[in-house]
Amino acid sequence: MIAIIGAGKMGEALLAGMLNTGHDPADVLVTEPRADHAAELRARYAVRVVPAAEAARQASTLIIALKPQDMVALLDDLAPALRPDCLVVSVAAGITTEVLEKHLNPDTAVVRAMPNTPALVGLGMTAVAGGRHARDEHLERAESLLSSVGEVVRVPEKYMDTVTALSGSGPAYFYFIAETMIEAGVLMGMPRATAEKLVTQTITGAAAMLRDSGEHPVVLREAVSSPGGTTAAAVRELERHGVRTAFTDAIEAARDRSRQLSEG
Ligand SMILES: NC(=O)C1=CN([C@@H]2O[C@H](COP(=O)(O)OP(=O)(O)OC[C@H]3O[C@@H](n4cnc5c(N)ncnc54)[C@H](OP(=O)(O)O)[C@@H]3O)[C@@H](O)[C@H]2O)C=CC1
Ligand SMILES: O=C(O)[C@@H]1CCC=N1
Repeated sequence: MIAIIGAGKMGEALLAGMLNTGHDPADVLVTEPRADHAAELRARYAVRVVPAAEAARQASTLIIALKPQDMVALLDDLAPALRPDCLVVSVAAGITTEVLEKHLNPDTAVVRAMPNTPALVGLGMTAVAGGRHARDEHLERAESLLSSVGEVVRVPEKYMDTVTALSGSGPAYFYFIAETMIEAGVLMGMPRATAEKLVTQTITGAAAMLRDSGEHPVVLREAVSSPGGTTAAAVRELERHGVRTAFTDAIEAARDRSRQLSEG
């Protein structure tokens, strides 16, 4: 039995992605304290919504998707009810396996995972790192579960804050670019629906080429930049405004915020 505690944006994306890719709703328990959202989850996914202690008693794999700030209180509550063989998978940004282990029973196998919301459409990217008691079989169980909603990589835990900054928060950066490009089209007088269509398909096509061509992004960008043309003029403006530095600083800020979250 798999249980998901916290069906907010990320927990629900994982739930929906897992069910879309063939998990049986009868094998999934969800914990959601808000009655209206619990009713929505039952209606939308045909899953059982149960209290956290009940989920802990039944689950062999427990996925926790609460805000980092709420994690410690929940772990303290859950620990007495957990099955001894339960694997705990936390997707909370910044919360280290050391903190997870400290608030669970001695010897509990924990895996720290950082997924992203494209899990909802089966195109997620998740990195996982095991705690002190996570054996290969535990990491494989977590990887197998999360690979149902996209790609999974195993990384040393020291990279998890950078993972969070790159792929965890990453979808938001692309939505930010999309939003900015759409507004630019509207500013220039284009109907909003046309601008949305052009930008959405361009991002989708560019992403597919980056994934499928095996080429470095610089090579792909050079192929778009005709000599003396429009793209070179645009990229010069991006460089003049320090967009590269802004992105690097933004990603560093996300990494640093992830580190801070483990400090409570
Ligand atoms: N959003 C993202 O793209 C990603 C998020 N994450 C991580 O996922 C976690 C959740 O983030 P996100 O989904 O964005 O946040 P949300 O606020 O959308 O989700 C948190 C959920 O937890 C529920 N909750 C709070 N307390 C309890 C409890 N005691 N028992 C059960 N459920 C509870 C909340 O319910 P209610 O609303 O009723 O309070 C809410 O549905 C965070 O730790 C974040 O770092 C990781 C990767 C990507
Ligand atoms: O913004 C956040 O803190 C979470 C973690 C990664 C994506 N969303």
